[in-house]
Amino acid sequence: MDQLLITGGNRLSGEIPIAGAKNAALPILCAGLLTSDTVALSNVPHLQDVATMLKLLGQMGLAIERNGDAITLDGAAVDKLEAPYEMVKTMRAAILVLGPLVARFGEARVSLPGGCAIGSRPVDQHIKGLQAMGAEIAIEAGYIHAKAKRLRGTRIVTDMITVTGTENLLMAATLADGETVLENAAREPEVTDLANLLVAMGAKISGIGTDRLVVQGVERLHGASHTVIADRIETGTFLCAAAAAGGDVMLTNTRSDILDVALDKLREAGAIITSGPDWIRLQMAARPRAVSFRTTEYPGFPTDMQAQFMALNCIADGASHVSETIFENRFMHVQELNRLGAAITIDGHTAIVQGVDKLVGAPVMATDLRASASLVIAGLAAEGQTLVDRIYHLDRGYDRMEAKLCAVGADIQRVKA
Ligand SMILES: CC(=O)N[C@H]1[C@@H](OP(=O)(O)OP(=O)(O)OC[C@H]2O[C@@H](n3ccc(=O)[nH]c3=O)[C@H](O)[C@@H]2O)O[C@H](CO)[C@@H](O)[C@@H]1O
Ligand SMILES: C=C(OP(=O)(O)O)C(=O)O
Repeated sequence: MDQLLITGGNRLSGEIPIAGAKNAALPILCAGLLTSDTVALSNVPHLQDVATMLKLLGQMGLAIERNGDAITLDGAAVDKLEAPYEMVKTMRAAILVLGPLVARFGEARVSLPGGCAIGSRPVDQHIKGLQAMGAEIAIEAGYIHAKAKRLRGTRIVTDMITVTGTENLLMAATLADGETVLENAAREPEVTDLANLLVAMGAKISGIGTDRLVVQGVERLHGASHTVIADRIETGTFLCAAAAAGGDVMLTNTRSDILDVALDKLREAGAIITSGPDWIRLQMAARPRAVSFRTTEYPGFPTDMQAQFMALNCIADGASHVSETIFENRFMHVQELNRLGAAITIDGHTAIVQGVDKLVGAPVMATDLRASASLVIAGLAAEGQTLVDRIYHLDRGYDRMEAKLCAVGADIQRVKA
């Protein structure tokens, strides 16, 4: 099993190219199931989750051609309408095949994802929405069986804002009979990116970017070309790394307008941030100041950046309060950060971080994707060596993170356990 051996203390300086967004690429790949034509994608990141999704879609009969960051999908021969447990357990986003399969083929058999390290993460809203559209759904032996001759448009109000729930129902609604209104829809940029591809495929969607999506179902969707949006979480992660380690980095092929709150927090922490249409530069010369925040849905502070900012707060001047409102158990990194000398206590959904003068390297274990990223950031700022175990979590969502960091001066080696 791969591990990362980080020797801390180096400042970061130079350019880091940002990849396409994992959380946009995954639903967008599933949209390939909605048509028998060709969907041509560019800026698709090289991630373990993307490889898992391509394997699953390939098993279903989707023809896939990959050439670097470009992927072409052809849905003419899709005939296996199933996502088995072996796939879904390694990548929850596999649930995103449910909506497209029922909408185009009238049937799907998808394993229930179950819980994961950050929370119980049910998919009841995906099911509730499809049922409201007329699908008959049975849960048997851990699988969701969904059937519908043709989905029909209706008004759906989800109990809470759900990102993949909105994406699943949006994809389903494109081929439904009549009008579907999705109230309380997620406004994440990745939902917007998916919606833009669907429109390019012939879907009729209004309200894109708002919490009320209105879809007029069409008989069929056609092929289209699309470039996946930049990964705002990868962007934010590297900005936190440079803010924690100190330095001057230029992130390219990214956008600042989808990361406003996180950029404001970095400024509050003392970073100088400038940006252009496709780049963000961060300069950090002093010890960071502690910043408090509360995670919320977009455009609020992203839960997927909580752990990385927590790492920054560990070495900051002052104390901070970090409240997690999206997932009930997203503090698994706290005990590991404390192993490096951080002073964090947890009170319910809030972590109280007392900044310390320095962290000292130690062996630590990654528990989920962003927890892994926070341990890398802490390791870069720590004195001595930090060995991060179980980095398969990291590889799910970052494309060669250690290579990108080494290119700007970090000392990180990928080693075998
Ligand atoms: C592949 C992808 O895009 N993953 C992102 C997506 O996950 P994901 O789409 O799984 O997260 P959701 O937005 O659905 O979850 C938000 C909250 O709603 C709850 N919930 C959700 C659906 C449901 O049917 N029932 C229910 O109770 C969840 O348990 C959670 O507490 O959004 C999360 C919140 O921004 C991000 O952290 C993930 O990186
Ligand atoms: C929680 C995340 O992803 P997923 O929903 O795929 O588990 C994430 O990207 O931080």
